[in-house]
Amino acid sequence: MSIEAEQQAVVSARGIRVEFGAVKALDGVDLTILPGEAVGLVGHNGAGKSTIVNVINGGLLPHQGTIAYGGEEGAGGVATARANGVRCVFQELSLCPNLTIVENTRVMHAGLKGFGWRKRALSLIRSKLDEIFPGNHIDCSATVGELSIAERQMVEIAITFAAVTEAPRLVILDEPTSSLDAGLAEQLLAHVRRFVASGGSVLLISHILGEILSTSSRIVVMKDGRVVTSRPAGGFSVHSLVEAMGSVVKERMRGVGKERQDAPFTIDRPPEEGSQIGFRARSGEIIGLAGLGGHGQTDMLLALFRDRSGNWLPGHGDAIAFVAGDRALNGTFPLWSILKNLSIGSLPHLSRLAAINAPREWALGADWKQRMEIRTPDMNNPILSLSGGNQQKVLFARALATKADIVLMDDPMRGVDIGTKQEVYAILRSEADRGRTFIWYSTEMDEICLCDRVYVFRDGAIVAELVGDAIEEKSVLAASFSGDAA
Ligand SMILES: Nc1ncnc2c1ncn2[C@@H]1O[C@H](COP(=O)(O)OP(=O)(O)OP(=O)(O)O)[C@@H](O)[C@H]1O
Repeated sequence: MSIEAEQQAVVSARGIRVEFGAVKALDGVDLTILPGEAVGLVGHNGAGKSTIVNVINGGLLPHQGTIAYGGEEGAGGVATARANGVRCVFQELSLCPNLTIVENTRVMHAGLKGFGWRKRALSLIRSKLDEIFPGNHIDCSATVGELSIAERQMVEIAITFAAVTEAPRLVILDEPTSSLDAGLAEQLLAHVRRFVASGGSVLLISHILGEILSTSSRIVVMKDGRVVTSRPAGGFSVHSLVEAMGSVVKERMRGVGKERQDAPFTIDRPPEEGSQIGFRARSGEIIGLAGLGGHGQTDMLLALFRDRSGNWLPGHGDAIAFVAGDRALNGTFPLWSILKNLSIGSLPHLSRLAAINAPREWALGADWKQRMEIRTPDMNNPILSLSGGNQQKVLFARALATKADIVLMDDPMRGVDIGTKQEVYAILRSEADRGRTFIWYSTEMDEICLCDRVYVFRDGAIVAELVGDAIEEKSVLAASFSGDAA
């Protein structure tokens, strides 16, 4: 890159090295972002994406290397980055749960002060939410803790794009659509394109390669703490991107879904009020819960999980595992090791006379570390030392390692890289073939299309049941919006 371009750059990171103990999280990374660029950043779980974001954002000082904003190397740190217009939407959302949306807006925008700040903060956040997500019904006087994970993500995005004193110049979005359904994700990406067209810059991190390809002008691929490729987005396809990330491109598993008519229904839940369709599942089936986000899918999973009296799940009261989607809220035990987070679901099978058999626990951890490719030098490390996607793999392993014959999954693939996802899909199918039933809420259409039976939700009720070959994107979308399967 020429010296003039470097001087114009919103940010330019050179030779960045960051180590966490024995782990080289960044091993000499160069990354420059120019005004009006939408840079897509992809890589496997643990490749170093969030770490380079933290360096650019000023939250982490590198052990080696330099960082310049607008061509000038400064002292670094969060204040310098912010003064240079760098803003970040974090993968682990960072709003204060006990404050209202308006108060959170004030926390992030120090310029909202003095008499009447609440009114100004309300008008700022209301108009930004409506600009980015037209038609949303978020109540800005609500406490953040009351919001769904999708609403929290929307609020954090709106706060980040809002301008009080100085406008953002570079917005970093670390997996911003991971909790948004397809409609909300498209609204956000359309906003990103408008922001970039008006001269702003965006660094977009996502494991959904379609949105990287449709939104980025340039794509940077990271692998094992290094940048391995940086090229204009037009030169990539999904296939070549996956290869650049070092994953094997697999055939899509579509087409394996079919009704297991040989097996009886093991779950049979009558229709809810306002719906004609009940919920049924045969043993060995993968059941998809589809529809726009927040339309009752998670409530259904929780109702099944709490059905300890066995009304709908006769004989399964104690044999249900749950994979949380909101890992920080109800998934990980943040003070525990990776191994303890994994083995907690299997303790009855690992212990005798109330003592845990340590070698068996260790073997369980080693097995799932290898099967899920959990990237860590030591399973005794704290769970929070793992990258976000690797934490999610541990939650998956926790459920699959149990003997539960029904596994409930609440959009659990958020943040998992494409190579691992393919491995997990194959594990799900082989476990289903051995008789396990999976009930899987997913916001990704590709995943819904892997299922054997799909229930589409709208306004809290099931509005369509699709089986086998009838499971197609257009039918799911038609039912999500109008209640009819096309
Ligand atoms: N606080 C920490 N302590 C120890 N190791 C860490 C810490 N933060 C990150 N790491 C390690 O640094 C490496 C890079 O992690 P990073 O979070 O940057 O990956 P990522 O590419 O963002 O992954 P993902 O797609 O899963 O979010 C990983 O091996 C991770 O385990």
